Amino acid sequence: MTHPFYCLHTHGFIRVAVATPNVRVADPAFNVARTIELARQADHHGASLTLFPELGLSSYAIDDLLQQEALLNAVDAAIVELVEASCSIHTLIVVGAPLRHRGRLYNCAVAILRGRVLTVTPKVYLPNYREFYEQRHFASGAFISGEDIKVAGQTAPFGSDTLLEATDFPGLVIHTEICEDVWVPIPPSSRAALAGATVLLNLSASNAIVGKSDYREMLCSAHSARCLAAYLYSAAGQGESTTDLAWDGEALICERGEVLAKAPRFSDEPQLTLADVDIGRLLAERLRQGTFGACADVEQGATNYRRIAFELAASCDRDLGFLREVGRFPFVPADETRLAELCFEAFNIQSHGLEQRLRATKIKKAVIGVSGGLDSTQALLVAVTAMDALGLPRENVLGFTLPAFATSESTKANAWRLMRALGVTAQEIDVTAACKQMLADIDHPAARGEAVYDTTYENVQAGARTSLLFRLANRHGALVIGTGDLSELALGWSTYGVGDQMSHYNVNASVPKTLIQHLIRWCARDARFGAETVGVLDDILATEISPELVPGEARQRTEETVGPYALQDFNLYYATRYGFAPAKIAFLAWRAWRHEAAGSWPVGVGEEDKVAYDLSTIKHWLGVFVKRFFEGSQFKRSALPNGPKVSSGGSLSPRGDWRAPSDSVADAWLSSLEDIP
Ligand SMILES: Nc1ncnc2c1ncn2[C@@H]1O[C@H](COP(=O)(O)OP(=O)(O)OC[C@H]2O[C@@H]([n+]3cccc(C(=O)O)c3)[C@H](O)[C@@H]2O)[C@@H](O)[C@H]1O
Ligand SMILES: Nc1ncnc2c1ncn2[C@@H]1O[C@H](COP(=O)(O)OP(=O)(O)OP(=O)(O)O)[C@@H](O)[C@H]1O
Ligand SMILES: NC(=O)CC[C@H](N)C(=O)O
Repeated sequence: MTHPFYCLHTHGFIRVAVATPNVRVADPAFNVARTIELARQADHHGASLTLFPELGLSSYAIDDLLQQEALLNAVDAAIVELVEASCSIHTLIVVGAPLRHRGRLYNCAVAILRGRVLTVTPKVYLPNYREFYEQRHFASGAFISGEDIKVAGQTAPFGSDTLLEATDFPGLVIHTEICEDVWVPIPPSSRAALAGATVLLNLSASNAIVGKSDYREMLCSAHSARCLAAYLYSAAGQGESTTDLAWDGEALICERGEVLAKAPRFSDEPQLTLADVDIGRLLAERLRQGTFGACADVEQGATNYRRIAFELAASCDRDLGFLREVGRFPFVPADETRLAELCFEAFNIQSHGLEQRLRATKIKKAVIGVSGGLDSTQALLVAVTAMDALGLPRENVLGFTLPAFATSESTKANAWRLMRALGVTAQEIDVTAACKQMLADIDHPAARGEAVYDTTYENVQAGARTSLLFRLANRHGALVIGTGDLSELALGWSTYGVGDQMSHYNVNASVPKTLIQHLIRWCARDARFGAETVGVLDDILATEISPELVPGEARQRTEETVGPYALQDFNLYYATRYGFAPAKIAFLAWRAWRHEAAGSWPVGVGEEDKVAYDLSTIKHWLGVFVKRFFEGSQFKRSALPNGPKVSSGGSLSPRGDWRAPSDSVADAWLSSLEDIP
């Protein structure tokens, strides 16, 4: 028995399977044997539920054979066999079968769990166009509710009004529909989702024609997005009748607009497609997106569902692993093309935000403190772009390098090179004397030469710079462009008020540190900044992140204090975007970060940065994050300057995404950390 922390179920995930067996036409005995084989395999892989295709027991394309008594009796016998076999299988099995009821034939989904038939769901929308003739054989389940059906010697709820609800897994509510049901404007699963279904199943028999697979994928994934649900789709494959059609065995597992897994199409082998669905994330989304509930209110009463309870009994007595890719950088896609698209969008959002602010204020100049570090570099690139777009000279960007006690020659040199290469107005004002004066005025020991490099000492420098930048802005009729990034805002890593927390407009406020370096790299490839800029941008990217506030031999390393930005951005994303508890965030971080060689890294991440983090390191820095974010720094965010929202995971504006009290305590989050071994 492993520690519950390592088990996917602990964190609200369930494993699901979509099976695509090889069938034989009109041969229920053969088909049920293949179904049982695949259900056992799914069970072996720890799947809690396994979905099979439409009419899988009889096979789909059998036309008038559906009216043959021998065939229908053989289907009934196959279900008896399946129910018996299910007694030694854990997974919930959902299979397709033609079933007789009150003298009519229905195209059904039969849900079977450990010897019990839980529900039988009839198909609602029977296609009767082009290659489909279902109305010739089947009655629609549209108006069937509240009924029971006899199957395999049991009486089971029958109708399009049932939901399966797990008693022992919060939020796991399952709805079933059949193929064409999802092709109509209002699929039955839409209302089921509004009634609480989080896992929507579709048993399908969808013949292959060119281009159809893309359409199916779009349908299933968009439906899962709109319903804030998981959508599982299993289409008939190998062995179906090819009288006039061909079959590709498409299998899809989608979750909230993403395809988590899909089977190879046109396979000769039976396929089992597995994925771990995040029920917790779906619940979190529904909680957040109030319009989902509002839509449920509007549609209420449309269907009065019978909720059939079942016990999932999902156990973790063996290590099930985790079948879900978790990216290391939630703000930075590993895929090169997507990353380039994201950089294009993010950079344009930043520069258009500033452009509009300059246009609206009729202010034509911008003031920036240029340190030679990442954030001010990015802000400078954005400012130059905004000036270009407004048709104003780049000289209207007033860059100031403001050295003090610990400014290194190399960063200062980079600041100068950058400003020159970009053609902005560059100046240097040494703030050492002003800082010394203030330290003396406030009777700080450092003024007497003592090596006391405390927060006051640091903030005196940040304050001197900010004070100067604001007065320069007054003098030149300019806006002070803020540089502080999203990660710093989350960690409270800035000097409040008279410090780098304040500006007139902050272009970086919604850009996390892990993204800024990619944005700079992306800009380095853009010809508009000139060839000379490329070299200096490369040097800036290679410089270790430091506030350069404390003098001495050893360079101050920001990440030694606040933690690796890679981990803190990970924590920030899952804490704010989904509101996950620290234990779940740590589980995901551990899955993402524990092996440096596993998974893919975004292009541009240096070899020396391709590191792994073990669980105790992850837990330690998550503790730092929780303390800093939930307890120590909201007052800084509550007084944030304006700045454009950039990504879905990221704005901490008190007027937008993140409204929080400045007086909160972090104990609830800290106690969740205790669930981490
Ligand atoms: N809830 C609350 N509501 C209102 N005010 C509150 C407060 N909690 C503390 N305060 C006040 O705020 C003060 C603390 O805030 P603050 O003055 O900002 O100071 P503080 O957060 O203590 O220090 C700023 C830190 O950020 C680092 N920094 C500064 C600048 C740039 C960078 C960088 O690398 O980019 C890093 C710097 O090295 C230092 O460690 C407290 O002393 C207290 O007076
Ligand atoms: N030597 C400097 N000259 C000019 N401006 C500076 C200097 N040092 C800091 N600043 C200004 O203060 C901001 C905060 O600087 P700091 O070096 O503390 O950390 P940072 O947030 O990592 O920023 P950066 O990556 O731009 O250095 C900078 O973005 C810059 O605008
Ligand atoms: N079995 C079905 O309901 C098939 C109909 C569906 N529109 C398809 O083309 O795949």
